[in-house]
Amino acid sequence: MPAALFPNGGGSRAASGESSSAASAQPSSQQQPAVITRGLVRNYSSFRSQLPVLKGFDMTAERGQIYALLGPSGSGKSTLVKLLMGRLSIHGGSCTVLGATPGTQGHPVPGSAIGYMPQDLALYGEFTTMETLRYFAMLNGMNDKQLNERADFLLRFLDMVHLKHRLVNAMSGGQQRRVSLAAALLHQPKLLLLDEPTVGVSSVLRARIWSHLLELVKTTDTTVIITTHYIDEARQADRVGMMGDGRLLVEDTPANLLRQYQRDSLEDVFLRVCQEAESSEEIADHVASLHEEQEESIAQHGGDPERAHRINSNDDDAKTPLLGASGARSDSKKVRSLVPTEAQARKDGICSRIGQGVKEYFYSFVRDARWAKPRNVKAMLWKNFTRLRRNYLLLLFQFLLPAVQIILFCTAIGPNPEGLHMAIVNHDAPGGFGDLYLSYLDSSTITQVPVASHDLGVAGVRAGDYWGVIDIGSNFTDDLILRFVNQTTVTPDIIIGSSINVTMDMTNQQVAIILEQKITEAFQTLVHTLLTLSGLDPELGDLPVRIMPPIYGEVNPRFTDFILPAMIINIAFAMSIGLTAMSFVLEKKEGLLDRTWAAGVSPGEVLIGHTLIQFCVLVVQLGLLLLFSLVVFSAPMEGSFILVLILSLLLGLAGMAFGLLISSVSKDEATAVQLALSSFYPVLLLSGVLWPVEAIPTGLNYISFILPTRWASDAMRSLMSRGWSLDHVDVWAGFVATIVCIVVLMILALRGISSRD
Ligand SMILES: Nc1ncnc2c1ncn2[C@@H]1O[C@H](COP(=O)(O)OP(=O)(O)OP(=O)(O)O)[C@@H](O)[C@H]1O
Repeated sequence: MPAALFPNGGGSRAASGESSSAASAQPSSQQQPAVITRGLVRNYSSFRSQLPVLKGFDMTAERGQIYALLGPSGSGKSTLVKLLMGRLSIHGGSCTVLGATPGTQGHPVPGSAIGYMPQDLALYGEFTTMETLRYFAMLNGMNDKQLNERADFLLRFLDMVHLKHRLVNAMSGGQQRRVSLAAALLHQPKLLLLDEPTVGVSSVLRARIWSHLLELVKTTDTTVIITTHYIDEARQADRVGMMGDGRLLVEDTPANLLRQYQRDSLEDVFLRVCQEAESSEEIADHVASLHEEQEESIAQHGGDPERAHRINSNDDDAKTPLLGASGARSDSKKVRSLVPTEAQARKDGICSRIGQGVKEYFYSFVRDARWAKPRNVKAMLWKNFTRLRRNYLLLLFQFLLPAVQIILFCTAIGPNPEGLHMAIVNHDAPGGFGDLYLSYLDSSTITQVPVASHDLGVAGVRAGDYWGVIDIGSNFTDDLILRFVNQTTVTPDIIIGSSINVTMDMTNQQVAIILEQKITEAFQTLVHTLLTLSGLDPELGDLPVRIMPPIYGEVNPRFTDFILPAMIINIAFAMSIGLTAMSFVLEKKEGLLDRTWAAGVSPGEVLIGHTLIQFCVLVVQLGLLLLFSLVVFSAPMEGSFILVLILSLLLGLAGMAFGLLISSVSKDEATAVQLALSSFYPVLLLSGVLWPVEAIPTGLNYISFILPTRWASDAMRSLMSRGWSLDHVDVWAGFVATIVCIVVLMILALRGISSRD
């Protein structure tokens, strides 16, 4: 096994925890290497299991040098780079970057001390090259003069002067990578983390990039850590680290590696190192299995190691040659000790993971709770505004969508249906009360179709031609007079003869209710006329129940008046989810957020950036929504318009917070769309928008209880229809529930977006 394997004896030091205390002992020493990791461990969680990616990684990158990191695909290079810039949390060991652990309070990592070029493109496609540079210049506190000077140099150096004002989306892959590199080099950081910067660029440009990096480390104390698939280009680096299976296998100068392994190319050295690592892994596995067998044997022999050893000595002898020299055994044990055994993993188990999760949760709050930096917020606002401006058609659509929804709603829902066909069978004498009754039927709602007989009418209903049949008997006029005027002679036959028989298709509840209402109203009018003509008091024909003038609302309330206030709330909430649900899904997926974190922007600043810009969109949306509701569709407005406006804005904010939460937990657009859409109907149906909440069964009522839209809908109805104010519980409860909801959702969204796992 070569001496360079497991450099610095990192495994054992990490295990003892020495390195982390050493790192924190001299955090600001200029002599200290730029990057030191000792026993660095990082896992990814997948369903019910942990994927160990870094299993005790030790590296040392000196200041002012280029350190090339080589490793097969999936060996954890990008993971390491993200750990170095503080994007991922460390699960074990230590990591010191420019004198302190990344993410330590006050440490400029992540921040302007590093320049990060991710493996993915991670650029805003709707920005030009210059706008991209301006964004990163703002994040790094550069003024216009500094930006222009650096931009001029980088554009010339990367041969992109002609691309200065071209949109990134309109560039080739190689051109886009050059923009990405320029963004990382722009602010001349102390540490450059370049994740495969030369992929997809021409060999000429690759040579220029390397010569620039060499020049950079020669003339400044910049440290460059570069991962690459082109192994032989790493020859130009000051130091090369080769990694495999989550560990650094070897680390030295290219010349020393070539000499030590007696190879002509780093590619051959890499192959050799990997082969050795594989065989050492086999030995390590073998030692581990022996160790487990021994422990089992000791357990079987009553915990007496001597006895177990004596009994197993023959087997041991057979196995010993495989172990090789004692040094190899101890090295193998070192290797093994870095990998958590299954038993350890089980022991660490669910409890410690929950404990770690809770601890991390509170740490992340402390970490993210710092005051927002105006410069970062300004950069976020500028970035979001520029993106919005570029997608002006989408913006126009967003402005108009809520207004269009309320127009559709008020036009299509609430008004009475028109032209409902009814079959009319009138056997009464011509010019009698039968004709008079039919003339009282609301002609806009009911279209009368005379038919010869009841059977023909029923056949038409069965065929779907009519909603019902109205039958008027041959003695209708005479019997009606007897029934209402000469009441002393009324018999059952007269009751039947003076009645109008209606046979209906009741499959559409709303249609049936309206037809019944219109048919009854017409009869009521007929009776009034009859009594008046007979010199009697028309009220004799009324039910002895008198509906007095209402305290709130109209005598004949419109369905629209009931539903409109709650609909405004619901549209404000639902539309705002759409404003933010996609906010950073794409940014996350395409690595754009990683770049933002690397520049030292906090999750809170990202949230503020999105919330403020989308709030401006929301104000326009709500302005149009209220304008159409109040002016065009005459929604009731008995209370304070200011309170209505504030409540709508708060609901919009709650929707935006919910959208931000969706955005923060969604890995891709499909998930975000699914979550946003699937929340729409439960919120609509359980908030009492379409139907009174009193009708919701007990179990569902608990869910309805936690929806801010339920309380806000009540408050809005009370404000708009009853004219109540904040001194009424129904109103203030709506405001309080909405504010609580905004705070809770924002905290959850902040947590979701700041997750470093
Ligand atoms: N967010 C994640 N969740 C789960 N597993 C992940 C995640 N990111 C990376 N991995 C896994 O971790 C391992 C290391 O990934 P990483 O991207 O660090 O490798 P790499 O060396 O940079 O690979 P390449 O050279 O192909 O880019 C891979 O097996 C990968 O599938």
